[in-house]
Amino acid sequence: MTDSTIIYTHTDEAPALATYSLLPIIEAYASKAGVEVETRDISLAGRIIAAVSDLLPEDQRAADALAELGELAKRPEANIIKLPNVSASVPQLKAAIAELREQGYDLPDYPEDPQTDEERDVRARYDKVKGSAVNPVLREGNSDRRAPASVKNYAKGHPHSMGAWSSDSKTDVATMGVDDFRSNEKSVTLASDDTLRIELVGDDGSTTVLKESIPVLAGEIVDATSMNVAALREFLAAQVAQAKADDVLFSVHLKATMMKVSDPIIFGHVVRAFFPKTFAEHGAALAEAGLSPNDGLGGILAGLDQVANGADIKASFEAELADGPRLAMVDSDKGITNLHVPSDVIVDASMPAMIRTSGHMWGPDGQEADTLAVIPDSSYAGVYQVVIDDCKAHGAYDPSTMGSVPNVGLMAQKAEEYGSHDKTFEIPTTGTVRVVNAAGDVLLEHTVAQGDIWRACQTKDVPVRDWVKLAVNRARATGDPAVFWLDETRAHDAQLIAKVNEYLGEHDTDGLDIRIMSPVEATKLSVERIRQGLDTISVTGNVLRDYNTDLFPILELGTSAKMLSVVPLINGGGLFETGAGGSAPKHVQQLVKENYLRWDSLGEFFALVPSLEQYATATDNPKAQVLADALDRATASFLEHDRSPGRRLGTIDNRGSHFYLALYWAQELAQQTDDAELAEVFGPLAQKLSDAEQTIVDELAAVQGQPADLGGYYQPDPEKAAKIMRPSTTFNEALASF
Ligand SMILES: NC(=O)C1=CN([C@@H]2O[C@H](COP(=O)(O)OP(=O)(O)OC[C@H]3O[C@@H](n4cnc5c(N)ncnc54)[C@H](OP(=O)(O)O)[C@@H]3O)[C@@H](O)[C@H]2O)C=CC1
Ligand SMILES: O=C(O)CCC(=O)C(=O)O
Ligand SMILES: [Mg+2]
Repeated sequence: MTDSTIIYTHTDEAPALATYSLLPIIEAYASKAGVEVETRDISLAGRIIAAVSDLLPEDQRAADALAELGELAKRPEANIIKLPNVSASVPQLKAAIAELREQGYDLPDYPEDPQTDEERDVRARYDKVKGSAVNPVLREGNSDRRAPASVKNYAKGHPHSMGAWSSDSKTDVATMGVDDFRSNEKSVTLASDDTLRIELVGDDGSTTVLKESIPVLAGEIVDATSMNVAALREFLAAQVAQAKADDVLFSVHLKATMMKVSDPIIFGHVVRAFFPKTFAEHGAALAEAGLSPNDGLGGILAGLDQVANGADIKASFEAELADGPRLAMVDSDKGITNLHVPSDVIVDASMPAMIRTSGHMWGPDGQEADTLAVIPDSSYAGVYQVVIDDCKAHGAYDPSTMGSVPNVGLMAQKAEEYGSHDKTFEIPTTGTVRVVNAAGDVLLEHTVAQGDIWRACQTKDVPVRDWVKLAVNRARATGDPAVFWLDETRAHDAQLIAKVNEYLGEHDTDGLDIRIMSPVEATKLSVERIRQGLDTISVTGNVLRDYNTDLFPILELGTSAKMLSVVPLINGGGLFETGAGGSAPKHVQQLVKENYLRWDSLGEFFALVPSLEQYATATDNPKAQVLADALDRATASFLEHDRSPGRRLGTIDNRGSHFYLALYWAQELAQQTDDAELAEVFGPLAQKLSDAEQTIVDELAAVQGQPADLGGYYQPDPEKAAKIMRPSTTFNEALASF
């Protein structure tokens, strides 16, 4: 590997499968231009193995590729293509460990209730792999996510179907508004470098240090807040009753992956609230058996066989299911509910999918229905309520005319605590949590009760300054209004607004329309402009970056897969994310069932263009630039000819779409006149692929319809996966002989 090598990440689920087909094409083409591409395994399975590598036999060990890339991301030569990866919930982590053990890896079990030092060590290592453990490490820059013009135009010309909205829809969002993270937030900006400590002073006089030492820098914003669990429980019980009274589906939308400490706890409270009698009667037995509602109903039901009166408990769950409101379903055929797995329904993707489908989710009867979408914390729930109200008032959006809401998101250096959560605690005893500096001054404090969820959060100054610059640049490049989604009545946002105002002063903003509005007002403005076909840049903090880059693309383009998602790294170099969505587990199920992969790799294509451009500049290699330019034009042809995978058997899938990209890319390289050598090399390949088009498409289509055995879910057998993902002998031979 040289300094400039392009690193293509090997991740999980659908994008990992797509990589088996796409990467050989990229490698073959890149090699002709002297472009080096290497992979690094940052999949969940790979990270688990790396985390306990020293405990494994020699031949099973693996280096920590994520740590390596984390270091690389801080260097100006970084050129990383980052595909979506699983941010694992506890059930996923356990499943991945079990699978690896079955494959012969000598891994320790996930210690449920660690007792010895050894178990505590293993648990700590596994917990580091849990949740959003990859993105915050690599995201050493802020985020620029938008629909490329070609994609937006394609969507306008080929509008995806949108479920109609009616003004009498009963769909709504329910949120707390009081006693939650938003309303309890306190925030300070540090005047100088310092070291903070978090301590809990119990009403019984005890002092527990929750976090010993947090180094902070001058200009850093530190917040703390808490969720009052008694209020949460009351709220949840009321929503269950409300959904029943209104005869709508009950659904909860959290981010148990990214908010890996707080949200599984909240999820557990939702499960308890839906089954109050069962937990009152059998809660102790379930806890005794290690069956936690935080891991979802699915895990509890699966574990009841091992519980003494398991059959009674199961009957109790069933009775309350029948008695309560209809529960929204993840898979009604298989009986998987919204409460089965904490990572099945993730708010960023689940809310827009609901809004795209008439405000409906799937009910137990397999039919769509209105739903009460419960989003307990009120920080951002209002955004969805505005969109829902707008759809009720004006009907569904029209993808053929609607404007766009691109995003400039603050995320560098784990801004706003994205994914780290080493400062979130479930409070063990009633008292006061204090954030104290080195001099002993109390900077922030909250009165808390046992079971409350308290969290602190950091936002460094350098990322904020860079984010403001990025926003101004995007506003200048597009001429569109740029709106900072910040609420002056919220503690953290008020601190951020002061900085935004200060740093805007560093730029020429003459003639630009830059505003600061609360998330609710910003949403109102953005959707009003959307209906007029106008674009509005959303400049947001980290959580809204996540939410908005699914919400608007899913409404505008039908999916967030087609987004350009660039992270200009603060120290130079680039992280090129592929699309704005996740790893699409449903797509893997479809592949296993019928050997059809509907994953769209447009995000990968879009990421590769700027990555090659950066390589060209960094290595002074004009051939890499030719490759990039040709790929850019090939992607336009790809869209024009509608070569994205269809949803169903019989159309081309991910593999067919890769063939067409290879064809168009080779044709563009053959036709270009900037580099005669490349034109000569790619001419015959373009001819060969073009001549064999029908044969290759037929060979690819021939495998559809049969089950496919990947030899593993979290770690497929590489040979099996490659075979499944590259079933066209003609295409493989064309690439091999090239
Ligand atoms: N950057 C990252 O690393 C991210 C990782 N994740 C992780 O991804 C996993 C799944 O998350 P989930 O909330 O279900 O969100 P996903 O975005 O993975 O999936 C939701 C739906 O989006 C559609 N979709 C997403 N990407 C594509 C694509 N490239 N081509 C076609 N359709 C696509 C699919 O819709 P349809 O079924 O209609 O085809 C899919 O079912 C989780 O483990 C989560 O932690 C999530 C977000 C970002
Ligand atoms: O890191 C994660 O867990 C999810 C990331 C995500 O959803 C996003 O970046 O849009
Ligand atoms: Mg997201």
